[in-house]
Amino acid sequence: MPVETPLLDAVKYPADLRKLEKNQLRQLADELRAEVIDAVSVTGGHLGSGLGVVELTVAIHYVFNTPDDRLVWDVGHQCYPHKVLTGRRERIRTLRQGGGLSGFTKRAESEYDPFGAAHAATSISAALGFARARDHLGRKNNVVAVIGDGSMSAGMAYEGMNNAGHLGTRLIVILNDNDMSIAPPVGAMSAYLARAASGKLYQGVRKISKQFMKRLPPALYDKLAKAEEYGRAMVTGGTLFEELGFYYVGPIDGHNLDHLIPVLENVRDMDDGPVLVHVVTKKGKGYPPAEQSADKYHGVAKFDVVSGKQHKGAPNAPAYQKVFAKALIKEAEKDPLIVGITAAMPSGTSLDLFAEAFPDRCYDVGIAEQHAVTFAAGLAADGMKPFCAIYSTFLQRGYDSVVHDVALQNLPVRFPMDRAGLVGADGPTHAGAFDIAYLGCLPNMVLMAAGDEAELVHMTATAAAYDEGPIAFRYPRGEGVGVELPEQGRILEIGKGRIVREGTKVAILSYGARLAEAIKAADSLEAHGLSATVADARFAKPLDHDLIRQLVRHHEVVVTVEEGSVGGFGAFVLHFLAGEGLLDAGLKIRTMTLPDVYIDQDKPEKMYDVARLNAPHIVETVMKALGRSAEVVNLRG
Ligand SMILES: Cc1ncc(C[n+]2csc(CCOP(=O)(O)OP(=O)(O)O)c2C)c(N)n1
Ligand SMILES: CC(=O)[C@@H](O)[C@H](O)COP(=O)(O)O
Ligand SMILES: [Mg+2]
Repeated sequence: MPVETPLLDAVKYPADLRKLEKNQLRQLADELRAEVIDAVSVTGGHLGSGLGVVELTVAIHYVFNTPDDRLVWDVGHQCYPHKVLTGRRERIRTLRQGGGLSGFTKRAESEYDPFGAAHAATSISAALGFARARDHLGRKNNVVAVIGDGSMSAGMAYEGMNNAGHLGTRLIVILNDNDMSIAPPVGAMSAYLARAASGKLYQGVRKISKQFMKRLPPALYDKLAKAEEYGRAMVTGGTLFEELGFYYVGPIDGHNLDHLIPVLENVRDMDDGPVLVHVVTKKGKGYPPAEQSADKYHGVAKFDVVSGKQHKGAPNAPAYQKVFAKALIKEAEKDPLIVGITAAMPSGTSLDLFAEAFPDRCYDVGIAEQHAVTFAAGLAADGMKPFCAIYSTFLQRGYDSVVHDVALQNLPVRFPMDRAGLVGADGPTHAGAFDIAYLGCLPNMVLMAAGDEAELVHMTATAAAYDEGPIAFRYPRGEGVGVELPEQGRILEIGKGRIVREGTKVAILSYGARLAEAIKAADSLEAHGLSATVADARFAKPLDHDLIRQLVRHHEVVVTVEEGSVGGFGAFVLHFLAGEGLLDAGLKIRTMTLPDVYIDQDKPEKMYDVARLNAPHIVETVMKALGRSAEVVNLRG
């Protein structure tokens, strides 16, 4: 067997790829797949979805004149092969690290990333925008969106298709159907796609001119021609899409370059209307440990390429998400009205544990946060106690439902919000930065933040017991601080915080999981003769007015700390103090929040250094308020 000359080394950009012969693309795809596996083995990240689109990525860049032809990826977690082929191979092993490549598509990173992504189902709307810009500006480029079957469970995908079909704009949507979301897909749409993809023959291509058919490989042409003879009696794979105004082409084998390339060449050359090309792929394709795993290695730690064994360090403390799920199970054992809802994140929220305990009381509604919230509102309206568990960042997708369907009607929906604060490798698109601000402004809403994992147990119990209206509680990604967990959650008094340690001169009022840093800061200050009180606010709404008055009256400096954006807890405290006339000149009060910028990915502790929300920064803030900033350098050591 002659040793093949490596091809990937000669492909820095798609223009290099397009110089290859078609019969070389198979080898290129194999080399690309190996490169992605090796790279992710040292970086960790999203692997399965990228492996599933290796051939598709090669075919798209071969057929379309990227970057002039716009390629918009949905979510973007599958874009590692795309990044290797678009001038970023040298940096691919910096993926998701501080100063490295983003784990998603990002405009600032490359002209081959015309649109940033990470939250699902935005690609069709964005691509339609590019297509209409092209038409307005008299350009002729193609626009291609690649969206997964899981992302097709999000309503926004239909909003985009509906508008595209109505406008009749030339647009190519490639549906990458691997029959997986993060978990197996849910919903009628996935069943529909499964039917479409399960036909014995790949569906004939309807309505597209004959010249398309003759461009196909003879074997496939014969099959399709036969399929045409059977007319539409066969299970038609595309009716839904055709009703939305799209030509439907497919399903096509998304790993077969001999099928992909002629089809893409033909839809490229079509000059009318939007087209949806349905490709069938395998998530994790070409890497047995991924193919054989339940989640197809959707998100992986660094791993050994040969064995596929991930290098997951032993946890120092239980993960917040598991603490929440176990606490919820305990509450649900006592209360049959409790139900759980996730929007396609059963494992990430750990509601999969709840589902194991209560299979008929846990709903995975797909990537449909807006629906999840209003669904929960309906459940609550008629007597149930729904826990609508959505990451802080993804709850943004359901915000109007929170306002209009839950808060305004004062319905007792519970919102456990995981991934509050900075989340590390996923970067700014996934930071749970804004929920304090966007929920704290809503009448009827009660807001809690867990200072540690024991507090999370109490807050889960409190939420279960609270039936007066909506209540949300936030907690960070990852492990707790290692405090002892209570056997049973205690019901907290709504609107009451707690003093964690008594001091006299300085008061640090923490909201949420920066509490550990606040305690460290107090230790530093004590070591330098400054007696510091640490209080855990527990509630951002309603505020504990008595606690705040007490801190303000008995301390020279008060500092609030939260892992949230401007306009959150600190703002609420200042608003209260101003209203009480307590913001007089003598009061030294400072608010510490996330800075008003988007912080790129890094290790969380490093991101909190950038955000200036670690213990030394709290100390520095106190010292500057006391006019002793010169001593800060010593303090920081
Ligand atoms: C609005 C939103 N909700 C949830 C997620 C979390 N998420 C990331 S990828 C994914 C599954 C996507 O499935 P699919 O589109 O089929 O892509 P695949 O991983 O199968 O390639 C989910 C739920 C998200 N990115 N955006
Ligand atoms: C791509 C995506 O949005 C999810 O896979 C997300 O990265 C999961 O985040 P966690 O790893 O914090 O669960
Ligand atoms: Mg999928």
